[in-house]
Amino acid sequence: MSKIKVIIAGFKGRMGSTAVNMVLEQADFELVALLDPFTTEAEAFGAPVFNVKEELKDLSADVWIDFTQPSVAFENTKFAIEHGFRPAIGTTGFTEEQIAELIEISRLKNLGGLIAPNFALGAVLLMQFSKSAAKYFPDVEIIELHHDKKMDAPSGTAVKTAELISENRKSHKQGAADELETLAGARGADVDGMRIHSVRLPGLVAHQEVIFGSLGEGLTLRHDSYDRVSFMTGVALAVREVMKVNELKYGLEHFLDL
Ligand SMILES: NC(=O)C1=CN([C@@H]2O[C@H](COP(=O)(O)OP(=O)(O)OC[C@H]3O[C@@H](n4cnc5c(N)ncnc54)[C@H](OP(=O)(O)O)[C@@H]3O)[C@@H](O)[C@H]2O)C=CC1
Ligand SMILES: O=C(O)C1=N[C@H](C(=O)O)C[C@H](O)C1
Repeated sequence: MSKIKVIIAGFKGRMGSTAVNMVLEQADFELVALLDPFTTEAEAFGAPVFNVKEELKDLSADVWIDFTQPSVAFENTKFAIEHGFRPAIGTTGFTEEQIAELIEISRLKNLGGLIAPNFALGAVLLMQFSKSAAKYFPDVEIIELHHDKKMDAPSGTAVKTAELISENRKSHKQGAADELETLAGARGADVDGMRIHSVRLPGLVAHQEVIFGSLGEGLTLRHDSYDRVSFMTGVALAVREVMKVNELKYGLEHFLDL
């Protein structure tokens, strides 16, 4: 059986470097190219290094893993699809409109792919459990906690969690009707009346609590990524699964039996 040929964009970053190790460990994957804007080496980990995505256009490869930054992820994903590389995108910060546009392009190209705001299986379960709980606990706040180098807020996971909760929760204002915020931002971001709070501190990796409150009871769901290897089971699964579908999916749950 031929190996799945993988490109990694952002290979020098915290996630990209962890993904390089994961790809090298899989017997059925082959690392065929690496992308980083400032690297001067021609080769790393046995694969050629490129500085701009356009240099990859004629490469023979199957999957484009992307852990770069929000400002470039949309153009990278579009480029990957247009050149026949199935995207497995971990980079966050996409707007709803961008995701819809990318799905449309993937359908036109008949090419599978995935944008997953979180590849940790526990985080995907947390999101699904939160969606279920919202049927009975419509008052909810999300607290996401990350390392202090994170560029986007709220996290992609918190946005996706809110989207899934919204499927089972009617939009409504939470808290006192005459609530007064005496310090701007104290109540966090407002998504259909539910609140998202973003914590950034050194020492953290990636964590999220979803807190539900009801009459005389509360329910707290929490997931912790203590190490970036926590995301790699999901990335490996995604690389294999994007080979079997014909359009871009949003969320790793599409490839799990939940
Ligand atoms: N889906 C998931 O499960 C997870 C997603 N993430 C997301 O992944 C992304 C990356 O996170 P993290 O690894 O911590 O960030 P880092 O800043 O550590 O890594 C990003 C890397 O991308 C490089 N880069 C920037 N622009 C380009 C470009 N145009 N082409 C190729 N490489 C580029 C950066 O280079 P330089 O520093 O030189 O600019 C840097 O090395 C974030 O959006 C984060 O939210 C993170 C963890 C899990
Ligand atoms: O930047 C990170 O670190 C992470 N980003 C993703 C997000 O924005 O949700 C996934 C995970 O939370 C780690």
